[in-house]
Amino acid sequence: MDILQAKERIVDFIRKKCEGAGVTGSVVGISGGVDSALVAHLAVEALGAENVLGLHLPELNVTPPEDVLDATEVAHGLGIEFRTIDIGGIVQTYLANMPGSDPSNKYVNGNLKARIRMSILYYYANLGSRLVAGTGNKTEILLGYYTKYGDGGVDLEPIGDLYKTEVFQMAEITGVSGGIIDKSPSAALWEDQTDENELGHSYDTIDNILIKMLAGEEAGAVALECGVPESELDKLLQRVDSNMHKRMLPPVADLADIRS
Ligand SMILES: Nc1ncnc2c1ncn2[C@@H]1O[C@H](COP(=O)(O)OP(=O)(O)OC[C@H]2O[C@@H]([n+]3cccc(C(=O)O)c3)[C@H](O)[C@@H]2O)[C@@H](O)[C@H]1O
Ligand SMILES: Nc1ncnc2c1ncn2[C@@H]1O[C@H](COP(=O)(O)OP(=O)(O)OP(=O)(O)O)[C@@H](O)[C@H]1O
Ligand SMILES: [Mg+2]
Repeated sequence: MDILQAKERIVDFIRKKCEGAGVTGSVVGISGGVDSALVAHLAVEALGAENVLGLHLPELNVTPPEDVLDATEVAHGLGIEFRTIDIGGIVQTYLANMPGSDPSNKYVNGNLKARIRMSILYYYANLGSRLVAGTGNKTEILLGYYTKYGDGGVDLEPIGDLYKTEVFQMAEITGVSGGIIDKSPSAALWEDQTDENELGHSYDTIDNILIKMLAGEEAGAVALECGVPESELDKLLQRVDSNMHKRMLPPVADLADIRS
């Protein structure tokens, strides 16, 4: 992959999608991680700093303090309009008003937080006639490693065809700070969560596996080449399969044959 050429293609994509939708602006959730930092940079190149709104949506006591600093630095470095909104009170209000909710279930509450963030991004998209720029990369999209209608609920996915390892490469040539590039990728939905712990492998290994499998290589050979047991490779492929529903529109019950 020629990363420079890919970058030009993505910048052009963002500009054209906004033009096509008749809007000048975009809103990006800036977490302090590398995916959103890269998308914010690319959106500024495409639309101009004055047309990008960055929202940092931390949850007090869960979001690492360095993420708040990093997100703020991204926005200030780019000179974009920026707001920080603590979602802690909103999460608590949801839990307090949902009978049977379980404040100790980090998985369910993590997905709720991702969907709260999505609804805030859309609030500001509606308010200012902007598109919500997603930050999903090809690795996450293939694995379904995102919350359906949470961080997956967006208007466009500029870096959706870049593997995570390519995201790092593009971030380096785009001016994303080294501190952000060097951090362990994390959804930060609960304390000490990291992507690589949850997925069970490094992104280097995962991308290597996905690239070889998509190229049609045989599973046994891929497992050997990537140094993982075949059972682990099966688990990753199982993720790809079982999350297929996230990559499609909801199925519609077909009534065509009974309509007169
Ligand atoms: N076959 C099927 N057809 C249609 N819909 C189906 C379905 N199977 C499940 N579903 C629906 O999907 C739901 C499960 O999907 P979902 O709610 O997304 O939840 P799920 O995929 O179980 O969890 C999200 C995963 O993404 C990770 N994540 C989330 C957010 C951000 C990041 C990050 O990297 O920043 C990572 C998170 O840590 C967790 O591992 C089910 O409750 C059900 O409603
Ligand atoms: N605290 C937050 N404030 C604003 N947006 C957030 C926050 N947490 C998550 N998001 C949104 O959800 C997206 C998905 O998170 P994800 O962790 O995959 O990406 P990232 O944080 O940008 O990069 P990394 O994978 O390196 O942590 C983010 O890119 C961002 O758009
Ligand atoms: Mg993150």
